[in-house]
Amino acid sequence: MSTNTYDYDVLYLGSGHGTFDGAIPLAAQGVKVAVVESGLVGGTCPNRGCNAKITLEAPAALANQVSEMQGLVNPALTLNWQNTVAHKHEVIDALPEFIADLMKDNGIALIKGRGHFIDSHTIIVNGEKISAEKFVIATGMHPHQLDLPGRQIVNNSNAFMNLKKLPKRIAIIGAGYIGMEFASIASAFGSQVTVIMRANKALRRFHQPFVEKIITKLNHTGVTFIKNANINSFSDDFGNKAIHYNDTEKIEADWILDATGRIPNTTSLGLEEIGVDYDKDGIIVNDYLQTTIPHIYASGDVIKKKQPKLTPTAIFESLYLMKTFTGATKQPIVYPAIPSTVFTTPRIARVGITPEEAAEDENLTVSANNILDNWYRNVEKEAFGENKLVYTKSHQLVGATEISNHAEDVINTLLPAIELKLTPEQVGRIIHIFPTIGSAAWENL
Ligand SMILES: Cc1cc2nc3c(=O)[nH]c(=O)nc-3n(C[C@H](O)[C@H](O)[C@H](O)COP(=O)(O)OP(=O)(O)OC[C@H]3O[C@@H](n4cnc5c(N)ncnc54)[C@H](O)[C@@H]3O)c2cc1C
Ligand SMILES: NC(=O)c1ccc[n+]([C@@H]2O[C@H](COP(=O)([O-])OP(=O)(O)OC[C@H]3O[C@@H](n4cnc5c(N)ncnc54)[C@H](O)[C@@H]3O)[C@@H](O)[C@H]2O)c1
Repeated sequence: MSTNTYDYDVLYLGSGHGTFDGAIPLAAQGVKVAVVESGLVGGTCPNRGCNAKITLEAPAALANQVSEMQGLVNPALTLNWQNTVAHKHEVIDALPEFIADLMKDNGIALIKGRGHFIDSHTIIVNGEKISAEKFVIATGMHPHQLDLPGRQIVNNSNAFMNLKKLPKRIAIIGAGYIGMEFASIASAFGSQVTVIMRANKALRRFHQPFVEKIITKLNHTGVTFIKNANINSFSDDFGNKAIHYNDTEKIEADWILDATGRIPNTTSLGLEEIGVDYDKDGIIVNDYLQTTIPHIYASGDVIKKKQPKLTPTAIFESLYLMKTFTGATKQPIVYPAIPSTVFTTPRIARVGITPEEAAEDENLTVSANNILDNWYRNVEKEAFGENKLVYTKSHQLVGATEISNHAEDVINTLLPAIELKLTPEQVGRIIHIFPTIGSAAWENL
């Protein structure tokens, strides 16, 4: 692939999972690769997304488990926010250097700075022109901010995960992934949390009867949900902050989080000048992840797509591009079933066809199971445990969703049955270590 015409064979803009999982093995095969990164190496997931969030969530999950096992273990736990944030730093602070070293050790030129196209084969970084035969735009997303009077007092998810002291009263705008996960964490650590919703549905992509159970659980731990709120403005009266909504109402708080979604990083890249098309949902690509300029590709959250914008999706795309660039595949990208979890306590996880979609298709059946009936789930005295499994007429599993403390692990174990389209006979060939969540999950397939 190497060419003398350009400085690099492939140049990636951004160093998150949409880049490095594929760029490292690509460079290891002798392809001349550069990665340009304007912020922390590794991007959102390790530094201010998944890894950071799950470290803050772990004590909340443990406290929930201990409270469910009261009587067997005593007394209830108290959680320490300051130490947990410090521990988060111990867990994640070394990751940018670790990922940077992996890149450099495999021959990638890591360039710190913000990249901007000046023509379709050249970007400018820190005033220097760099050319490449191919580009991958993997610039991710940034938090959306409500553009309303007083917005300067409102914070985003990055700020939440760096709070040195947990505010007594937190108001969260939005009941999507971030709103619900952070409400669950903050409330477990002792904050009085109010979630303000634009309409009346939380976590729209998830099975609503399970979502309602999460809301009920959060209500019990002191979280208040305000539905159908049209926010007008924000105010700060000597530290007593307020969200004003529906013209006459207000909710007071010490700290306000805007969790109203994330916006693709498409501006200031020079895309209009060179003719790469995008809209508010991201960069438009074809089935080969090519943009409107065929030698410029896109990967990860910045792509406009119907698949969930998650780390496993970004990893799959960066690996697909690696195979495309080495010639290992000439096929279009075919996404597998992409699982996702909301890391509240308990969790909701899902993959494949939803019970709602199945209800519209006469060839599919839904089996609803109270999994607390399974003796193994009673070991930890789990309070919530239901799943819904979607089958074809030949009893092949095509979708699953679960609410429980271990929902993410259950859905992970079911993935091969769905993605590899296992028949009942093949399912019967698989045995699991007993007693484990895997064996409990497959018992009734
Ligand atoms: C709070 C939070 C929690 C999350 N939790 C989960 C989870 O539990 N599970 C899950 O699967 N997903 C989770 N996600 C989503 C996950 O983090 C993203 O899907 C994933 O990080 C996308 O990777 P990416 O490479 O596309 O983008 P990013 O990781 O955002 O990387 C893009 C990089 O591009 C850089 N960049 C932007 N513009 C330029 C430029 N012009 N020049 C150079 N560099 C540039 C940015 O600095 C950034 O480092 C979470 C996200 C958030 C915000
Ligand atoms: N567990 C995970 O995998 C995980 C966790 C966190 C984030 N993420 C990723 O990050 C992305 C962003 O998360 P998010 O929670 O910010 O987005 P989201 O799209 O999941 O939720 C945004 C919420 O804000 C609400 N909203 C939008 N505009 C509003 C307005 N004007 N007023 C009030 N409410 C409004 C929406 O109705 C929705 O409930 C997710 O889509 C996902 O890709 C994933």
